[in-house]
Amino acid sequence: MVLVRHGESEWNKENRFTGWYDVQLSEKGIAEAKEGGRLLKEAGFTFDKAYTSVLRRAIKTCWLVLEEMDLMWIPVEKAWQLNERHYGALQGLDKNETVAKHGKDQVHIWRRSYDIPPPPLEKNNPHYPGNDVRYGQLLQRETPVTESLKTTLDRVVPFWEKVIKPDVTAGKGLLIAAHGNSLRALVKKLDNIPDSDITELNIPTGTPLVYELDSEFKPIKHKESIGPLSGRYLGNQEAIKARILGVKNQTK
Ligand SMILES: O=C(O)[C@H](O)COP(=O)(O)O
Repeated sequence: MVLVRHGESEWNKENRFTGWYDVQLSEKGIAEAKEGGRLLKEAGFTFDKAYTSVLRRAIKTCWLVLEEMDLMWIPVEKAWQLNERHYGALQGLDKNETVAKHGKDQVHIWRRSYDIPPPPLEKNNPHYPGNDVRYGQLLQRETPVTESLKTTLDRVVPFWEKVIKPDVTAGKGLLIAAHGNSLRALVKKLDNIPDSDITELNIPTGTPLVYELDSEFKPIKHKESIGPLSGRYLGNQEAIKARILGVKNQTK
């Protein structure tokens, strides 16, 4: 099973909180996604099915990876449950301006604490997901106006248990193209990462993260894994560490 965070988006480039806002990949993000596909192909990977969110930066990343691998024909399932964590009223704001206004510690709490959500989006905001046709199947109480990592897990984990896990059991090779925080939620579950340690985990854009699972869905630790993850990132390990640090330093 391979997880990949979408390539750099236009708002990653501008250093703005994005969440459920549906931004496009930047030129660099397109190149990162293609490079991810090339690395996977070169390492001999193939997939039977792909999962992605309903946001175009992840969908496009999924397409580009599959195109590089000549696998565009495989089934792709899109699910809102794999969306980025909803960033509430922070969506659209510049990350460093938010630090200047609220302080570094408060912004770190909003970005990385396990269970403290950012301030909620007003329901009359044009970006309230309840006004978006793609979320039409969600009940009002299920439609987020903000999410912590904990409440992101509340939708990612049931999706993993009910939908993805049966495919793993069936022996399918899976690609999951999603987002920084929905993937943090998934690996927290897979690697059983404590609430206190997940605050330090940052996932770089466009970099395939390979997980091998045993018969009980427990990840088998790879010798090149970067703690607390058991999976390994494909590519130049030093460059990957620099990219991880880059995500952390978005709110210096
Ligand atoms: O939604 C966003 O802004 C990013 O995709 C993830 O942001 P973060 O690293 O600040 O949580």
